[in-house]
Amino acid sequence: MFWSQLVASLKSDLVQILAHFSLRPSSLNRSNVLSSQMRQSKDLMSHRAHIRKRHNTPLESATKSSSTTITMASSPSSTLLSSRSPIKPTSLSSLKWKLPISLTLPRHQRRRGSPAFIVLSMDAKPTVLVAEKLGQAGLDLLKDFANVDCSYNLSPEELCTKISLCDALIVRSGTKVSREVFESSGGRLKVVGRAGVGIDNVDLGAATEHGCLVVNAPTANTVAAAEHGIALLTAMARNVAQADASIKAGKWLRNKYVGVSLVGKTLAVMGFGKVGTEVARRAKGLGMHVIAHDPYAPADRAHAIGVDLVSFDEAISTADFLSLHMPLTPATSKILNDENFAKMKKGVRIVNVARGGVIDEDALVRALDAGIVAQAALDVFTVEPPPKDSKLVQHENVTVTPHLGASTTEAQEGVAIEIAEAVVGALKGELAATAVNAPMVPAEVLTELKPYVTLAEKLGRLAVQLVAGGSGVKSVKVTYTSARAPDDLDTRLLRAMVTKGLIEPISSVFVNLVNADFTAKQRGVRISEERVILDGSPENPLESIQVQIANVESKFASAISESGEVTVEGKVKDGIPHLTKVGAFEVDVSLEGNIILCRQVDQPGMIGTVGSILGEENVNVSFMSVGRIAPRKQAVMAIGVDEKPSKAALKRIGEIPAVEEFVFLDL
Ligand SMILES: NC(=O)C1=CN([C@@H]2O[C@H](COP(=O)(O)OP(=O)(O)OC[C@H]3O[C@@H](n4cnc5c(N)ncnc54)[C@H](O)[C@@H]3O)[C@@H](O)[C@H]2O)C=CC1
Ligand SMILES: O=C(O)C(=O)COP(=O)(O)O
Repeated sequence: MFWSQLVASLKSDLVQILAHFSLRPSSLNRSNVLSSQMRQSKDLMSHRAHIRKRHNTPLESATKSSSTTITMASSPSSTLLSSRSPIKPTSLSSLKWKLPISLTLPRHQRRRGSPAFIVLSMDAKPTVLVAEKLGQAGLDLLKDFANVDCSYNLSPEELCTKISLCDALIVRSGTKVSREVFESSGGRLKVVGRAGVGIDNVDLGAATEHGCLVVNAPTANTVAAAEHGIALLTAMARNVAQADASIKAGKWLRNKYVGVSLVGKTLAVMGFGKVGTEVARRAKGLGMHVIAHDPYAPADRAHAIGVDLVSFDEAISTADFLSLHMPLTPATSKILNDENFAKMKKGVRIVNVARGGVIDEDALVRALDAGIVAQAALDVFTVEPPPKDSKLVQHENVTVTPHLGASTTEAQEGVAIEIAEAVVGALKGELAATAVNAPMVPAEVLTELKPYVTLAEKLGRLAVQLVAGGSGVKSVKVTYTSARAPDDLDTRLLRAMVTKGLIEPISSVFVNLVNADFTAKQRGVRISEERVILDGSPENPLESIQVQIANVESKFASAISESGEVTVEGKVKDGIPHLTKVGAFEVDVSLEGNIILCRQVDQPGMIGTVGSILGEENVNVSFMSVGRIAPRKQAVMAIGVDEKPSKAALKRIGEIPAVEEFVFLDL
């Protein structure tokens, strides 16, 4: 669609663009489709590699002139235009497009003679499928950025059909986002937003395997859920629902509906997280004695509001009231079962605004019939909606609401905004603060780590390219040298990027922060991490990153360190990642463009000899650095080149008598 629009409607714009950059096309062809992930990547060299890898089709040259080869690849919302000869970085603001096109020149193109790429992005928005009702404020936010398709009550089959046309999906608790959904998306689905807390309806394993980020809205409905818990607690204790129904049925049963008091009773809050804490606070206000059970909650947080954290058995055996606020996980599934009901005080009352699945519902019916449980008030059920003839729902001592915990006007507006912001951010490629299946990296940490993230990926790419074919990468060690305390340095993002660098050049998998660990594990690559703590100022997060691949042969023997691993090390200097060590050799070359590593006998004239071969081939050298063991002994020369030298040029370098080995590395 974009392609035909571009070529048909935008010919004059395109001509303007090309003329602006001194490119002279005669015709243009569609060459391939970019995925939206690729669109987000700034590294257009890897864009091209991805197109080739993922679609298994070489990019076609659209047109050739004596000086220029222009290639185009398009996606629904962007087109990549590349040229083998330099594009002059002139002011783009002077150009006026007829259609809403934005144009980006990658940063590295500002350097003289870089390979030329332009990304044309048309105002084609990503598509967000909103599968359950979402507050208007959230929809408005989404519409500013994306095409929003609100389709409620889709069957699983309809969802699977629609999903292949969507970049993001937003659900509440009523939609199962199963493995089939991810499989049906054909790789297009990048984000699932859960407009609420519980993510038990999303197959997180499948999301991770498909590199799809899952975000939730963890804070906006906390108070609503807590208030609903308290509403159920008080309504249950005073038989409000039953009494209401009886009056409406024409009865006046003042003796039947005598309730119980809350003041002075013990309430056990099971799950002392956000909702549990708010319930505890409110219950204290009602004069209840509140205890809590939560294996992961800090005792001081509980003490601060006058709550004692106790064991599971103590909680269930001493409570007059139990209020459930833990997530549904394999560990909490049916945690209230026959065995545990038997440990409870006779006449206990239970509130559940967590998830139906944390209670064995058949066991609860038995406990109600036996009088162990006097009453239950339930907002959530194992199957929602529960069957009409459910014994539990129909039980006269049970009060029910149809999963209303988060359903206040205020909470729904808040949740809608929270999830819309998270989804838009994720679609823009920002790291999400509420990611459920990827490391959460706060924005300020991310800004600080940015150049190290690039360094980590490039070191991974370099290291794997130094491995001789057939060696099989299985064991990788990443060493971070830093003056920061380990708690101050979150390396998950860096590890993910090393993994990306290691795996992408040798596979067709697209690796991102979400699926990096999974992908490494699946491919049998063990990545271990080590910290070396330096004395000194922790102003910079890291001094250096080293990547070592063990038990492999190298195609560049000098890359093997004394301890036998392929080793590369790098630093960030003035915000730019540098390669600083290869094997035992110190070098210093900025990690941009490509690198030739050359081992030679240290002697005068080497730099000039190699430099002139590259010059004759019109290959621009960006950086050169020589690391040597001792004068006139072996040395490793690292040469940064903007273009890939031809085979003939590389052969000529190899034939220089003093050169013992060399390798070309694509960054
Ligand atoms: N009915 C409704 O509409 C709503 C229901 N919820 C449910 O409430 C749950 C809690 O929500 P939040 O408090 O916001 O989540 P949260 O993550 O802040 O709190 C959950 C707490 O449960 C604890 N926990 C985990 N395993 C446990 C176990 N085995 N035993 C006891 N505690 C355990 C965790 O340590 C955590 O402190 C959600 O997972 C969701 O399922 C949340 C909002 C609305
Ligand atoms: O946030 C939660 O976990 C909830 O259970 C609320 O679910 P809902 O968004 O109302 O379907």
